[in-house]
Amino acid sequence: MAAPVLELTDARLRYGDRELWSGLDLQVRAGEFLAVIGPNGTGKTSLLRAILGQVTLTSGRIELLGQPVGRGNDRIGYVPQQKPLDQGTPIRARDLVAFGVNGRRWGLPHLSPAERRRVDEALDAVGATAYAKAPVASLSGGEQQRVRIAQSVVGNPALLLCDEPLLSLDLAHQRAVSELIDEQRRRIDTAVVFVTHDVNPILGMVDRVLYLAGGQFRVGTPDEVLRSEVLSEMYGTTVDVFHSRGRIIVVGGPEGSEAHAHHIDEEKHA
Ligand SMILES: Nc1ncnc2c1ncn2[C@@H]1O[C@H](COP(=O)(O)OP(=O)(O)OP(=O)(O)O)[C@@H](O)[C@H]1O
Repeated sequence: MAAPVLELTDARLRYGDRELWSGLDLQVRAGEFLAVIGPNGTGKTSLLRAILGQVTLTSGRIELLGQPVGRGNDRIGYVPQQKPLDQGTPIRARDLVAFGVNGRRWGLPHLSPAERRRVDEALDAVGATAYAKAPVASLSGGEQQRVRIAQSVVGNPALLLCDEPLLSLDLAHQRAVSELIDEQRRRIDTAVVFVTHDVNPILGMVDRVLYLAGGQFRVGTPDEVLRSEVLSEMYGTTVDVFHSRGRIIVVGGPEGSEAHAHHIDEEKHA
């Protein structure tokens, strides 16, 4: 079997006295789609930042394609949690996507005709062709998000890290963007790690789930992890998981547990 694209071994992350997770062993294979789910503050973004080499594990190892991870790896595509681009950012949407080609992120890249075609295809796939020449800062939050997603896939990364990439997208664009990511991993075997608070929009694509809650984690297929017994054990209280018309609805949680209640509410109202 091929070596994993991403491998975490006995990974532990602690900020001061606060331990987010420990004993985390995880392998993500080429072409695999892993969803990372869990309430606010459980360390999902921190996990992505550790993979990017932006935070250092307290102990344990993270390897990408058999090498320890470090900053600035051009085999990784990254869609950060959304923040609006600075109004002063003068570049056009198309240029932002072009920075993602071959990891050339600094300075305006000179692209070959084939690379230019790839940029056009990526813009088209996220429905951003109409505003490709507009300054990115002038675009709406959802439009900017689509441009970022085009940038993250255009360099054909070995690993694609997405932090809540569907937030602020309408349903049609949620579908277009998730299908683009799915198509990318099928076409060139990109491994995908996709942080989300709602698994439903991507349920049909997900191979495995990493569920983080209360310092614990579970890894398995959605059917193995998203079950009442498993979530009740993790949360230490009764949690019900219902399946309805191809969707998973999680209900329950401890009184006064803001993070959990918030998570459950969002799932319920999604
Ligand atoms: N550099 C840091 N130093 C200290 N604490 C931090 C740092 N980065 C994050 N934290 C804390 O670690 C916890 C986990 O943060 P993180 O952003 O990884 O959670 P998350 O699961 O992605 O949350 P959300 O769903 O709200 O995005 C939070 O309580 C956060 O305040």
